[in-house]
Amino acid sequence: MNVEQVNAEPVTTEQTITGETVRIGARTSPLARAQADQVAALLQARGFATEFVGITTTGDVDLRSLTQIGGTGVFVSAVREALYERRIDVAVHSLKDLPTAPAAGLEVVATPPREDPRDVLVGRTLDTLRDGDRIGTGAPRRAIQLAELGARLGIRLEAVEIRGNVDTRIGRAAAGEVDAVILAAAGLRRLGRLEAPELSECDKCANDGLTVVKGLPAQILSVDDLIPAPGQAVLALEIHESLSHAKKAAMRTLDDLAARAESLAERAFLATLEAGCTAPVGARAVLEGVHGTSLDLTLRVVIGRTVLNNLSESIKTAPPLRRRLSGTTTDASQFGAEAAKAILDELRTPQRPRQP
Ligand SMILES: NCc1[nH]cc(CCC(=O)O)c1CC(=O)O
Repeated sequence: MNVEQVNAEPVTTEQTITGETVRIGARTSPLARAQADQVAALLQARGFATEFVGITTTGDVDLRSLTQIGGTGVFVSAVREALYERRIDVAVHSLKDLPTAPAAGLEVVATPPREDPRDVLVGRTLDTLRDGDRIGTGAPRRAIQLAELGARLGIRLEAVEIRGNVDTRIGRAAAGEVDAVILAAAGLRRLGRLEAPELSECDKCANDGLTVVKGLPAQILSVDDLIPAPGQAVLALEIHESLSHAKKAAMRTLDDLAARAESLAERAFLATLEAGCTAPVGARAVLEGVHGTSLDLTLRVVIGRTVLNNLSESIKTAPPLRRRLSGTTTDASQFGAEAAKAILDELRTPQRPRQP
């Protein structure tokens, strides 16, 4: 792995009375930098000075398809290398790009409040999509749901593989190389590219979500139209176990119960399917209520058939599987894992013909 550390513009805020500066590591892409800056602001509000340490990864310089260069893991491992070498105190990751397998000696100490988890169609709206439109996305999860969306609209939509940072992808649609692209609302909001009502307002206004992104018509898609990736819109603050107690404690105060419970359920679901972050799997959990240690959770999922191919010959050609599950649990991970097991059991059991 080709890892180069860049200390181009170390931004060090005024030292606090504790004299403790938290070194925040992230990739140098505009989005990763914006995410790191948001965490820096949260830590500064708690009296810590912060310093940004930018890390470039093979994935940033090699623009071949992500599947060709080893998946999203290429981004994560370079940042983790900096944690292992103690060059940084905390790594800020997009949780959806973090493999579900734990890394030795490292711990996700906090998941701050979740951003908007939805995906956005940029360049077209649901009303202006046309037969044969080419939609840029590198994610199999988005591709399988685009096909379903097209089928519902009675048109054929072609998913076209694209890569690059958020502005590069918007540029592909602006230049007409593709008719539209799909991007996460969270990334667009963090970069200040999305002017649209927040989720809570928009949930109520059915069929809304119409917006504009860098002058292009755009529409925020409902979670039911396009189920997001497990952990989408959640930041993961990862540390090495050797970090000082004071810094660990400071970092833990940034944790948000809903972001943690929801993402634990979604990621346990993904892990139990033995699928990775580039698998055609969508999962969106919502923490509906909290009673003492009990959590009311709803989980909406979509699973592409390639994930399930080994289970039965007959399901190979079926459309993606969609389910909505809800329940009460004291363990969000267990909830997600059991949801996946229930679906796998259902598929393994030969279906009896339904009674009329
Ligand atoms: N796959 C890349 C990626 N990883 C995290 C985000 C931002 C959304 C998030 O915070 O989950 C994006 C961009 C995108 O999907 O449009």
